[in-house]
Amino acid sequence: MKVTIVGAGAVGASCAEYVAIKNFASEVVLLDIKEGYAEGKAMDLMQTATLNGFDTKITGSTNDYSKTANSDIAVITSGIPRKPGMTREELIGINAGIVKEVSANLIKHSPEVTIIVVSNPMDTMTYLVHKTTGLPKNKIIGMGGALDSARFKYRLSEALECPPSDVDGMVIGGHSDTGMVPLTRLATRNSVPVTAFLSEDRLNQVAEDTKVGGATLTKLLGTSAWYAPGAAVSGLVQAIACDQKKMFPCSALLEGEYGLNDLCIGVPAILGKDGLEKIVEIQLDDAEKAKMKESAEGVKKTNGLLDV
Ligand SMILES: NC(=O)C1=CN([C@@H]2O[C@H](COP(=O)(O)OP(=O)(O)OC[C@H]3O[C@@H](n4cnc5c(N)ncnc54)[C@H](O)[C@@H]3O)[C@@H](O)[C@H]2O)C=CC1
Ligand SMILES: O=C([O-])CC(=O)C(=O)O
Repeated sequence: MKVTIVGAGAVGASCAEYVAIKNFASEVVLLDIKEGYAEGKAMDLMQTATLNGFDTKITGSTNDYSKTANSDIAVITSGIPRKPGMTREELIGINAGIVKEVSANLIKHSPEVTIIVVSNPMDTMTYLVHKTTGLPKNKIIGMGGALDSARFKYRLSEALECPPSDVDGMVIGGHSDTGMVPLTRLATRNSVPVTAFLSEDRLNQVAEDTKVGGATLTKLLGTSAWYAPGAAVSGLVQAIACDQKKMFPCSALLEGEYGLNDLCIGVPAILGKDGLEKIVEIQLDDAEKAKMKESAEGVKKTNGLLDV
């Protein structure tokens, strides 16, 4: 199983580290445009192999896509991150060109590849890859919801004063400060709805804190987060590589599902060897449907800025 990660920056390297530590891939190729950078990150990570007990071979490449040939899965984390005070949407001007070029280069050397898009604004970048590559729709997946759901569970565990492992929950919708739809109604602590433990006000606070999860970290760090993003991407990579049939909210191209068309947005999906194998349509209540519709309008507005 060969995994390529384009962009050896904070998120790309974190993803490579988690993939390696989970020890399911034979090979990880890190590629970056900055001379020597991916090679350096790969060497540093390889020097953790005996410490962390993995056999995955990690190599680096400065923009040489022949090194990525015959990748099964490719992750796109190349592009600029936001700075405090910015929205993800403001990154479109620079990142659209990068994502378009990177995905074309990947496919030239790995025509069967499944691409996981991470670069922001992620839903729009995922849509761009659909519009410009001609890959089948199951082979293009945007990562946002897995991360947002992890943050939701963290915020719920804080409110419940319990370990995160007691909590289950999911965030669908757009991966943006205003577009996320945390499904508080369906979240549980050990099968008991969290609504049994938390007031409506507290749950609203959890939802709001979840939606600005990325912005909160960007303000603290001066750039956007990488540990949880890297871990979330590695979860998607593993689900596909190991044919796990796990359900993650992913940015998927919708053709009528959830009453939406011609956009990529976060919905629950089953991931396995064929990539995004199935979109799961869950029953939303009227308020959730309205939030999803509003979120989709926001994503479409950003898509409108693309030159496709
Ligand atoms: N979807 C999500 O949930 C998340 C998305 N992100 C996004 O991921 C992207 C990467 O974030 P970081 O790793 O923090 O940024 P970073 O700046 O640490 O790394 C980005 C890397 O991309 C490289 N790069 C730029 N143009 C390239 C090209 N044409 N080919 C190959 N490499 C190229 C840069 O040299 C740099 O090393 C950002 O757009 C960020 O907003 C970050 C966190 C979560
Ligand atoms: O907040 C950002 O810009 C990066 C990102 O998508 C996240 O951490 O959720």
